Amino acid sequence: MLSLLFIGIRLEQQFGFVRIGAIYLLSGFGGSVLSALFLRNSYISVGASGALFGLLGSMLSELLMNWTIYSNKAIHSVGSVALKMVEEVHRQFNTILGLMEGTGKPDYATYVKICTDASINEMIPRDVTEPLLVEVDQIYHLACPASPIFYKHNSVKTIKTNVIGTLNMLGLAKRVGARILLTSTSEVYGDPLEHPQIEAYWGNVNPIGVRSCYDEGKRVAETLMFDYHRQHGIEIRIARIFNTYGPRMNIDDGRVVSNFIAQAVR
Ligand SMILES: O=C(O)[C@H]1O[C@H](OP(=O)(O)OP(=O)(O)OC[C@H]2O[C@@H](n3ccc(=O)[nH]c3=O)[C@H](O)[C@@H]2O)[C@H](O)[C@@H](O)[C@@H]1O
Repeated sequence: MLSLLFIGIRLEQQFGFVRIGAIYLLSGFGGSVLSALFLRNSYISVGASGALFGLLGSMLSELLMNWTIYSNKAIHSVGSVALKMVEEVHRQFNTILGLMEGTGKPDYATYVKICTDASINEMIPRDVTEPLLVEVDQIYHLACPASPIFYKHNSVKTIKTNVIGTLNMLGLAKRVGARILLTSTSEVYGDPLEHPQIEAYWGNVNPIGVRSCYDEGKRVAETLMFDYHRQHGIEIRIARIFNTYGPRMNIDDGRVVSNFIAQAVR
């Protein structure tokens, strides 16, 4: 019963109630028919093990289908910790006298720290347009250059980040049941005809202009967020960020406030 609960919830989040329900009923029915065929004498067999094995089979096939993603991630994290360990051993042999002869004492605490740091917090450099399999409680989808100079530089990549990237992050949120935040933009209002813009204003956006990869990309991203919320019950947050500026910002960022400041100081 417990395994059914754990496996069932996980598969249902990923593939939906209808598909998993159908697999459950079909494999339960198939299992019962097969066991009836092979039962000798006139025993009566009761149980849902056929249905449970059907779910286990689906889980196994999902693992096999996504094998490269699972194995790449595992190999990547194990590999990077192993490399850090080797480097630390190398460093200690070079800096602690008498280690080779057994008179010096190794710094065990650093080895332990490398292992615990890696298991607590591992940074995984990834492209958001590729599927990502991790276990998380919250997702902050901040990917996408926000400055016109940078988002226009590779406009196709910008729209991919907003559309495919947001789909992937919502798929991840759906699978693990995480809450997701999307950083959107004041540019969803385009060239607004209302000032100031309130949240209920729908905007005035050019769908084919040079800024559209960003404006329309973020609009699709917002649509996806609401569709996943309505259809899959994902808990969502959207922040429409207006012009921000602050320390360590690139002087050639290209956004209005920093442009004014840069022109004043130059
Ligand atoms: O086309 C459809 O008919 C279906 O499309 C989506 O379902 P699906 O394509 O199975 O994908 P999701 O589970 O919503 O995930 C979206 C994306 O997120 C990615 N993903 C999923 C899970 C995960 O852990 N990580 C991750 O990157 C997947 O690769 C996928 O491309 C919708 O969720 C369904 O409602 C819809 O019926």
